[in-house]
Amino acid sequence: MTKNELRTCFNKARQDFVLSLNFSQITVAIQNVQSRLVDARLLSGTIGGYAAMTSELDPAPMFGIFRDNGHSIALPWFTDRSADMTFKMLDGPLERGPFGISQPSPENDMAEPDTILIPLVAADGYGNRIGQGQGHFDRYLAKSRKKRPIVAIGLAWECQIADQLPADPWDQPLDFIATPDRFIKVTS
Ligand SMILES: Nc1nc2c(c(=O)[nH]1)N(C=O)[C@@H](CNc1ccc(C(=O)N[C@@H](CCC(=O)O)C(=O)O)cc1)CN2
Ligand SMILES: Nc1ncnc2c1ncn2[C@@H]1O[C@H](COP(=O)(O)OP(=O)(O)OP(=O)(O)O)[C@@H](O)[C@H]1O
Repeated sequence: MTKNELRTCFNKARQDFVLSLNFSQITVAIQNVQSRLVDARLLSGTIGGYAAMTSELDPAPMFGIFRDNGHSIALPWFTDRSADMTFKMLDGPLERGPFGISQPSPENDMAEPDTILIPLVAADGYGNRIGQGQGHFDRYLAKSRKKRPIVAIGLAWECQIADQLPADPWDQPLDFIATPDRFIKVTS
């Protein structure tokens, strides 16, 4: 299957799975991912999160605990649809961004996260990832990994983990994947 076919397939699986859960099942699943992330002791400095859309695993309920543990939180930020993805500190109200996803206000400080929690459509045990197909995280990781160490952790429902996905030369691997059921250190 091509990446596009896989994207369609895994998007549907994720949607169907999340629609089958009730509110408390979703809450417990997110708490499990949070515990796995904290127990792994990999979170450091500023944590790059994301404002979940559709049936993505939502990291927002974890932000309070991360802050209690001394971390700052940043979110992806875009000036427009053709701009590179950057991060700004999460502080105060969010605005609607160019992709319809909430983002910090333009006045907020830029951020350079040390740990990035990455949304995904599908991922495998080798750290390959399929996302929205615009390469935002691939380009961001390629550029920032040249300047500083970054721990990239994909957040996923278990049904998003594939045996093996195709990888393109520009794909930037995840270092770890956290699901409600397990914490995966990728095989490099
Ligand atoms: N929650 C979240 N935030 C994220 C991403 C993501 O995958 N999820 N991104 C990952 O790179 C970046 C934004 N990139 C995006 C690129 C394309 C589309 C997009 O094509 N959206 C469709 C609707 C998709 C849907 O409903 O499933 C659209 O606008 O028509 C969205 C985000 C940064 N922030
Ligand atoms: N470092 C890079 N420099 C230039 N273009 C890039 C780079 N990384 C990715 N791209 C481009 O971005 C697109 C990424 O497509 P791909 O299907 O791999 O995205 P994805 O990983 O699913 O998406 P995303 O990271 O937005 O969630 C490709 O068209 C590719 O050419």
